[in-house]
Amino acid sequence: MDNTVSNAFAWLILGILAIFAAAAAADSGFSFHMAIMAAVALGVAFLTMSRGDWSERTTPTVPVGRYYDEVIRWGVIATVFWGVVGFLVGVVIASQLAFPDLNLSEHTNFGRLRPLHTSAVIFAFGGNALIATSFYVVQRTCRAPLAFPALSRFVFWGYQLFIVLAATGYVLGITQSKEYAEPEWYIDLWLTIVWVAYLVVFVGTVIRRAEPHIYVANWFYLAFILTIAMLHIVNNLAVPVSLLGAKSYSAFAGVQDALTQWWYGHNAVGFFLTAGFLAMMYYFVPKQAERPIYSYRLSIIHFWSLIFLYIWAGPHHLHYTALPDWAQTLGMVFSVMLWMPSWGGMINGLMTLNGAWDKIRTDPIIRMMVFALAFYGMATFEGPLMSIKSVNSLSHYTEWTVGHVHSGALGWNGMITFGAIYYMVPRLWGRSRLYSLRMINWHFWLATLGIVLYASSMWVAGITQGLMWREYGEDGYLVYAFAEVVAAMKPYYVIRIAGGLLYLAGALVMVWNVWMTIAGRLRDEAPLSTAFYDPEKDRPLVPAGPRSAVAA
Ligand code: HEM
Ligand code: HEM
Ligand SMILES: [Cu+2]
Repeated sequence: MDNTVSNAFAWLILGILAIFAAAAAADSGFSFHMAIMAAVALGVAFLTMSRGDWSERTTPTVPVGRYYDEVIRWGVIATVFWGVVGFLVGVVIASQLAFPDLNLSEHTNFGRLRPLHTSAVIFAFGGNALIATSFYVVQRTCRAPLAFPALSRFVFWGYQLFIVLAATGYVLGITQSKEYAEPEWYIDLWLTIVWVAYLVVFVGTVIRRAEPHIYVANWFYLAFILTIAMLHIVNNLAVPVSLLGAKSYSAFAGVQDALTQWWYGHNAVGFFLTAGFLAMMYYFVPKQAERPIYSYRLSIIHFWSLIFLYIWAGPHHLHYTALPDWAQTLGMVFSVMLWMPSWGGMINGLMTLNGAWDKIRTDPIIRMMVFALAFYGMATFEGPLMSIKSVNSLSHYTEWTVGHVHSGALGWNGMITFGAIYYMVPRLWGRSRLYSLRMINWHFWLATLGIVLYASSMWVAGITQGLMWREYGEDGYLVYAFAEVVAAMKPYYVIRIAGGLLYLAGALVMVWNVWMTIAGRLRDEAPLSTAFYDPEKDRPLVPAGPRSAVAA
């Protein structure tokens, strides 16, 4: 009881401080954010008093030998929700590029919605997927419940607060103008606190494991959590103009600032969008395929080479800039070397299906995962290619880069996440199977068609753009005015909208399927094909059968 009162009191003080900060703020954006902080702190104070202390209430709900899954269920719902938001904003900004009249107001113009899109898909959709799956995987591979259940709830809700502050900030025009690190100093500080709590929960669980061995997926998750902490803190070192205002200035200037930013940006790809998602791959692909990972030795080699090489490749984002030439060459060389560990990971995932290749035909979840790995392989072949300076002189600043980004993002990050969600949902909610297998098939084809339209239109657009920009006439003048090149992009931008809509439609099918599964419904549907039908048991073959549900 004492604990409850002192906890509530601490939140109350925090809420009152935030009210004062909101009242005395130097700008309206900061004031708005402090008002959100105050509402949240006072809300938590009230909940603590009325429902009892969180730590006391949650700890006993994890009986010995069971896992703490409540926070993971929330995480799965958040992943699906933010996914739809992020894809929708993607479609909106894609439409704004094709039809500039859609830039309706200061708050919703392309410049403000673009970081909203990138943060929603990477940090909200991807981040929630990583937090939820890491908590799921670490418990099961360590055979231990989450070390600090109450803290894990703080991680989840604190992370959602970070997302809301970042997103509303962009719309209000608050940004420190560093790509993928747009939130201002006070939001960065909040994320640092949440992230340290995340590290504590994850490492705490690993330390308390009942399984002597630390499965490779946990190595990848740990590399992701630790490296993101380091990148986030260094890249966001800044001096606020006022402690009661949003604006700050970076601790770095000029080319040092650029290098720090792209050391961050590239490794956000390497550790957030790659290492973390490889951790997912290392757990969910073998589980769904019911096969051990192809080569455990390869997974260790590719882990160490991946993390050693990735960290040096950032300068490939700064080719032909004021960055010293040797640094650009270093970035290029490490990027080309990165091709090998990347494909090591892809091969390890794909070969796990050795002897079970028929599952690509019979199991739509496996098909999604294999597709994800194929796109991972494609993006990590394309990346080293684009980092070669002569290639980059064509591809840089063009839609080719955007095509590269989205074949990785939609194909790899999106598809492996969908696969993991379809795997976890029946198990987390204790259902015998998913609501519908046919709907996964629909999701798969809608998403695939969407990716194909997106990536191919951007490749054609990018190379067209690059070639038009560098086209000189006999007279030594450029053949095309910049505006002519912009106009030439229009058809490709329209095709991209179509691709985005298909991808979004697939995600909406997933929302329905997940929703109905949580509601406990089973769709009465014909088997997808005879290959999906188990004649012995006279029922559809289900990926989440009761047997594996118990095992989970
Ligand atoms: C419906 C699906 C999506 C659509 C229609 C879409 C559309 C767009 C558009 C129009 C841009 C701006 C491009 C430009 O400035 O020229 C963009 C940028 C970006 N999107 Fe998406 N997107 C989608 C899904 C995703 C997903 C799932 C992710 C990540 C997991 C993602 C990550 C990014 C990133 C990182 C950028 C910045 C790219 C760069 O700076 O080169 N997008 N997206
Ligand atoms: C071996 C692996 C990879 C290498 C060497 C690589 C290399 C590159 C290069 C050279 C660029 C263009 C830089 C420029 O001209 O501005 C780039 C951009 C980008 N790549 Fe990759 N890539 C790799 C894998 C991936 C994967 C798997 C993803 C996504 C899941 C990804 C996401 C991105 C993003 C988001 C950008 C755009 C950055 C920006 O905003 O300008 N990359 N990458
Ligand atoms: Cu990079």
